[in-house]
Amino acid sequence: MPRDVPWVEKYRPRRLGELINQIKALGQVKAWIEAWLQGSPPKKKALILAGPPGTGKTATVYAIAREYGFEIIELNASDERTYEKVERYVQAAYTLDILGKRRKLIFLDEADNMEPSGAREIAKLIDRARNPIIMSANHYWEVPREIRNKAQIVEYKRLTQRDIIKGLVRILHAEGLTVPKEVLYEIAKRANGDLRAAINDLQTVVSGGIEDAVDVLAYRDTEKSVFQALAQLFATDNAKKAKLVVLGVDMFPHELLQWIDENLPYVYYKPEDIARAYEALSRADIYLGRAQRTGNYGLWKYATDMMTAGVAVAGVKRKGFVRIYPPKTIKLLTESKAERGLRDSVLKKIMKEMHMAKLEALETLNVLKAIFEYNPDMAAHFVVYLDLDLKEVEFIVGDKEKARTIWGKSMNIEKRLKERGELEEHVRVAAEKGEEIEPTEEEEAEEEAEEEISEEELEKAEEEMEAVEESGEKIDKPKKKGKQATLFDFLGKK
Ligand SMILES: Nc1ncnc2c1ncn2[C@@H]1O[C@H](COP(=O)(O)OP(=O)(O)OP(=O)(O)O)[C@@H](O)[C@H]1O
Repeated sequence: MPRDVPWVEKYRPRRLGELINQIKALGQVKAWIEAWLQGSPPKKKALILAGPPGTGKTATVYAIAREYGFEIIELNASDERTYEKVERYVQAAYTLDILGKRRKLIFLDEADNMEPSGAREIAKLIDRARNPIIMSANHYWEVPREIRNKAQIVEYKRLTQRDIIKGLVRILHAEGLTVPKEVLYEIAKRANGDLRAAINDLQTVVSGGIEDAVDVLAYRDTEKSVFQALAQLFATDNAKKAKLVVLGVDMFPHELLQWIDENLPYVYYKPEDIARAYEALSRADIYLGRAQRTGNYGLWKYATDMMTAGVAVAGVKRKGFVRIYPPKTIKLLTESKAERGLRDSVLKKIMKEMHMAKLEALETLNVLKAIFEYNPDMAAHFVVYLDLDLKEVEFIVGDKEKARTIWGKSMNIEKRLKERGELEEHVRVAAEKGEEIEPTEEEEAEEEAEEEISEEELEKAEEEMEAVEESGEKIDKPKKKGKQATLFDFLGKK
């Protein structure tokens, strides 16, 4: 299947002047690089371009290289072997050599994902550098301190909606296309300042037909990060990066697996690669099943590693723009979104009332499911304790009839608790006034019921007595079944 070139690549700014709304940052980068070229390297020999994704950091590096005639050595800062590679280039002569080789510009992406040991080594290399080193990071404060101390920061600002529209219109002109104004505004609004995301959205909408634009964009609203994460996952061959890109996706692993499963066949084309990728996915699925059965959710990590790193390194991917599709199963289940909302609200209540982290709360939810299925009385207590509503109970037990039974029981408990609260308050006030309190009829009936000894208990006591009489020992009367001390007992003893 032929593919279009991704527009983010096709329209990557070639010159600094094409970058939208980053004038201040560009001025700083130019001054810094010119200092190198004038033979007096700046005091800080490294630069950190810091700012939100899709705002032009990488584009700046490529435009600078083109305008000033540098050869770019692009490395991923989180890669363990980056240090060796940097060392190789950092010492290379920085002026044009006799063989006419170009100057080198070292570009380290993801400086906020660097291992501490790698960071120390690279900090040492910065001191010795004879070539400019530019790094890029989304979170400046997560760049290791050793590196921050030795680098000059250049801030990239989040692009405005107007900037985004400007970028999109430029592409539409170049492609000779138009899209309705509302669609353009919608894309710009959802992009949250990320022009890369907006361009990808535009290409998705245009390639899928404008008719389904609203559907696609609606999906993006809720699943925004999964679209972006999967596009990055399918673009990399680096196992570590593949694991990192899904970290921010707010999804359970089995949901993520469905998304990857749906999109895999569009990414690989050689049968043996497809087989390898599916092999990794099925192993992930085995881990997920085992986690579910045993309650050992630590296995989720292995499952996620298999479905990301395992898939990313499975073979040769198609080049070009990858349109990410939502899994059909999720698309069909419109109520799954509502269900997810319910699950989240139940989880939040468990986390709050039981002081648990999300993972523990999830395990607890599984236990609750079993309790709600088999023990409606106990379930009713949980309903009161967690302050669940009927819809949440239905979600947990998965059956309307059962949910209503549990709900009814929980109402009774609440009623009793409320009455008891009122009664206790009444007793407290009366006790303060020194008045006698008569137990209510209900209290008396409850007490009588508890005083009654069951047939079973009687039989057991008789057996015991016979046994002891035979042995000639003195025995105590069988103990009456204990009753929890209440406020009444307490007042009675006074
Ligand atoms: N300021 C901008 N002006 C013009 N195009 C831009 C700008 N910012 C981003 N783009 C477009 O978005 C694409 C991605 O931008 P770029 O790779 O520079 O983002 P980045 O800031 O490096 O993001 P990340 O932090 O995720 O690496 C570019 O190829 C370009 O098409």
